[in-house]
Amino acid sequence: MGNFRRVPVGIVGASGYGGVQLVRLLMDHPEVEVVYLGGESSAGKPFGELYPHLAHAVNLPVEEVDPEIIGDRTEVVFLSLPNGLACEMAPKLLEKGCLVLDLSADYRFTDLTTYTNWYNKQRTDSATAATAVYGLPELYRSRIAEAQLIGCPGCYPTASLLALSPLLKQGLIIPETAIVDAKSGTSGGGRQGKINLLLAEADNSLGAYGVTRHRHTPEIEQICSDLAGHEVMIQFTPHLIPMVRGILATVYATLRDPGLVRDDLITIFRAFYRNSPWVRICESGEYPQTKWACGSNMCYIGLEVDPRTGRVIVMSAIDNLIKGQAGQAIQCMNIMMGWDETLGLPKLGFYP
Ligand SMILES: NC(=O)C1=CN([C@@H]2O[C@H](COP(=O)(O)OP(=O)(O)OC[C@H]3O[C@@H](n4cnc5c(N)ncnc54)[C@H](OP(=O)(O)O)[C@@H]3O)[C@@H](O)[C@H]2O)C=CC1
Ligand SMILES: CC(=O)N[C@@H](CCC(=O)OP(=O)(O)O)C(=O)O
Repeated sequence: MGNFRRVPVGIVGASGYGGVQLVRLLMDHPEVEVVYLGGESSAGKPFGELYPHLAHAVNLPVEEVDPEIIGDRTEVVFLSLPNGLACEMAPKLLEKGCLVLDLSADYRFTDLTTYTNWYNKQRTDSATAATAVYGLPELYRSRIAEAQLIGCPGCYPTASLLALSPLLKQGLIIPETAIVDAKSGTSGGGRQGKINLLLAEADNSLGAYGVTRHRHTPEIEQICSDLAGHEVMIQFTPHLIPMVRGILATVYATLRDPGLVRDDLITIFRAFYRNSPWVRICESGEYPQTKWACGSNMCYIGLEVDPRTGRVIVMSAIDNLIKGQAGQAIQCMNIMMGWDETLGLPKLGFYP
């Protein structure tokens, strides 16, 4: 007793959806102390004014963002900002010795030309970007443990890749036949108002968007190519669904061996994720629902084989704001710090 010291952490973009999840979860994390919250339009306000239900637990102001000051006060920094801002701040924070977890797309790509083509931003930090590790612990746990900079995955890629990885890694499917059909709640679009996310627009409606050109396509393809050992193209179609939280990704692909049955694949998926506490494989024929995952860091996976078409169908459900964003970043921090991967993360969803 007496020597225990909590690690000082900062959250930049604390007023946004990802930021408030980080605040909520990190306030209860046994090893860290939240010492800095940053924002832009909210700077200067007490955090409890933005989120009154948290005022009794969070007695911090939102401050202006100055990497020099953040670097002096913290050891771990979460950047939960719109795309294109983290790459301006991370090099300075890393220089100051911080561990940096970026929730945007800035450090997800090994090839910055791909980033520039899809995100329309030129980069001057290629040396820094080359040190970043893709923060999907179920695939890159040992590399995350050694990293100083993490590019946390997007929400759709998290759900999609957890469904596809065992199939690609074991060579069970013809990669080019893979189709990802995914649905997201409106919180996936963030808190900074967009007309299509208003209740009056999104309610009673279900539609696809970004068909053939959503920016998560190259991210999913990058990791699929890594797993398959060659360049892979994936068909990805996202949909906006009238609910607030959650993503369901349904993946279809042709099996190389049409003799495989569902139980074979369940055994393979269970073995693949045997050391992954945040993935649960449904065993007795249930198909996962987003409400099972909402509020937790869990990804639920169910699967089926269609003997008529020779296709496997994998369903993957997550909470986009937790396993798809803030929870995954905390899971990565736990690994980087050598702590138990489950520390401070919710195992059980809100519902019912
Ligand atoms: N929502 C989701 O499901 C997921 C989102 N992501 C990614 O995570 C990141 C954050 O997303 P999300 O939480 O939804 O976003 P929000 O729109 O909800 O929040 C954005 C935050 O960024 C802050 N901000 C914006 N511009 C600046 C600036 N120039 N300087 C400092 N702070 C700034 C805002 O501060 P203020 O309010 O003070 O202006 C706000 O706190 C994004 O890159 C997103 O793509 C990743 C996975 C899932
Ligand atoms: C419903 C909705 O709008 N979803 C967002 C998901 C974006 C996201 O969170 O991903 P990044 O981290 O890569 O920005 C979208 O499709 O753009």
